[in-house]
Amino acid sequence: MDALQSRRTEAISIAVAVVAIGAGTAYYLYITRKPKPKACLDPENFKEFKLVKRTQLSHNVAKFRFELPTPDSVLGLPIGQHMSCRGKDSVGEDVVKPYTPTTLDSDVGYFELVIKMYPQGRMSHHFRELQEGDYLAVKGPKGRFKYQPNQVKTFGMLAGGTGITPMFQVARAIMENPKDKTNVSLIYANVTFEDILLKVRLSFSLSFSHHIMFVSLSEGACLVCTISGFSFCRKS
Ligand SMILES: Cc1cc2nc3c(=O)[nH]c(=O)nc-3n(C[C@H](O)[C@H](O)[C@H](O)COP(=O)(O)OP(=O)(O)OC[C@H]3O[C@@H](n4cnc5c(N)ncnc54)[C@H](O)[C@@H]3O)c2cc1C
Repeated sequence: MDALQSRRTEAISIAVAVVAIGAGTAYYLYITRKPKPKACLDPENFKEFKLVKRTQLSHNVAKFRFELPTPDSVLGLPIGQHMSCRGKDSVGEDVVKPYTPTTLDSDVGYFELVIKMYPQGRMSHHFRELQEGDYLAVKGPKGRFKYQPNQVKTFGMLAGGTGITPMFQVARAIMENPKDKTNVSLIYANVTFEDILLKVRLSFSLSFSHHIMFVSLSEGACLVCTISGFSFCRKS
């Protein structure tokens, strides 16, 4: 009788322990599992984002920071893709142009565009007029290419002027992912040294890792930037 009682007690103890461990595990998973932030972009419809900061980087280049709907929202733009921005030109007509943010989905609550404004440019006019507190209409993602980590061994990138922003987006994603072993080699052409967009961020992220950057200047010189530092050479 005692043996039967003791076996029953043992069985109940085991059942209680199993239930406790199961409940504990479920609770742990519940509190540690972060819900995936919702992407803000809509590929079918333009959505409005508020400009919260405008920083002039040179006489014709500015950085625009736009707020996302909540502080923990992400834009939801796959690496390698871009988006369409809509604005008004100098005669009030709608204009839509593609742009690539310099931020990634690791930048939560906002996204940034670095824009070069051309004197006669239609969308340039819109960005020139855009003030903090104004809204920009954006639609996306757009584009066929989607970057996957370790997709290739080495990326050979060739860019000129504002064409740097799609390269910067991919290069930044590679640098920020320790599991991504892709090498990056960038040749970036500009009219003058001052025209080089994102030069500080590019040189820091590319030169202090195993990646190499070459900046060529059409003024007759080029800047070669490697892990061992910078050096100038003559254009040949
Ligand atoms: C995938 C993609 C991503 C892009 N990302 C960015 C970005 O992040 N930042 C950015 O500033 N731009 C970017 N651009 C370029 C952008 O889409 C526009 O072409 C640019 O802003 C000029 O548009 P606009 O309407 O002001 O000029 P437009 O009205 O089209 O052009 C007016 C005149 O300005 C001059 N011009 C226009 N564009 C250029 C140019 N690129 N180089 C030299 N002269 C030019 C030409 O003389 C032209 O006749 C990107 C383009 C693509 C395809």
